[in-house]
Amino acid sequence: MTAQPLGGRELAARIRARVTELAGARRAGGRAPRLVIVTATDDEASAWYVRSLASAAGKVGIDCDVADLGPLATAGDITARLTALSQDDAVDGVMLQTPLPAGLALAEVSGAIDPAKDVDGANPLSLGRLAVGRPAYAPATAAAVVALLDEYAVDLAGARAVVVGRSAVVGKPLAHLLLDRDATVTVCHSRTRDLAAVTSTADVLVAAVGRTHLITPEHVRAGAVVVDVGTNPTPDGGLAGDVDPAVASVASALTPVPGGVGPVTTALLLQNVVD
Ligand SMILES: Nc1nc(=O)c2c([nH]1)NC[C@@H]1CN(c3ccc(C(=O)N[C@@H](CCC(=O)O)C(=O)O)cc3)C=[N+]21
Repeated sequence: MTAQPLGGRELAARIRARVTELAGARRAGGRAPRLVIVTATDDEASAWYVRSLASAAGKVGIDCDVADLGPLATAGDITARLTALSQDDAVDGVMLQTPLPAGLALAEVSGAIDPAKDVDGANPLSLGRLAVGRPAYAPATAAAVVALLDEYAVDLAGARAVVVGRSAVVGKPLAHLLLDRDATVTVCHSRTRDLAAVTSTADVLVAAVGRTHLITPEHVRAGAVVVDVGTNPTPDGGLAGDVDPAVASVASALTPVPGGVGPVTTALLLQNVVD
């Protein structure tokens, strides 16, 4: 078997086309939507995403500023900036990049983002609302996984979904989104005993850990649908997923990296800004 590739570029282009229309209407009505990205890290993957988001925002007619506070920023520096942006009427969306400076957890500072502007669902209130089925912005990466599964009509109701990774940005919110779609959800992490035994039960397996090629064919049940959220920089300047490409010989469908979840993530983040 060779897995069907679940590409995300077409879906992303369709989302961006809709966002371009909405942003144009807002611009004509007075002011273009504005996104501000706050970053406090030297991390390469994060810097790449910031550049790519800023450029994608420009193309759909969203004004985008980057506030780089540097890797030495304190919790106080970050919350002060997030609070000011939340109060600024000229700002529609506020996003705080991860990773944060060493020792700082996203949830310690993201409470300073007004939930109405929390376009990447980082405020603990947003995650809590998501958990109980109240309206909230979901983190774009988690929402992209579900959007991609929907794009390819993967049936989630009653399916066994296994998420590897428990971050506040992907694993935890994704578990709630999948539960909301009536999947039976298991979340694995670095302390999970016999990871392969658990992941092998999955109809839908999502890898969101940030470790290159952690998921190998031994982790995957024949015919499973596998979603690769990993975007790990390789020494040669490329990008590697969390899923070993050999998994394509076992899975029925597999999202590529690049060209899978990534482009949909960017598009949905921009959609949240115009929303
Ligand atoms: N609060 C927060 N939310 C995030 O969502 C978040 C973050 N922090 N920190 C950094 C990571 C990284 N990230 C990526 C998103 C899209 C691509 C993407 O579109 N990649 C292209 C790669 C194109 C290429 O380089 O060839 C693709 O997959 O096709 C990559 C990486 C989101 N992140």
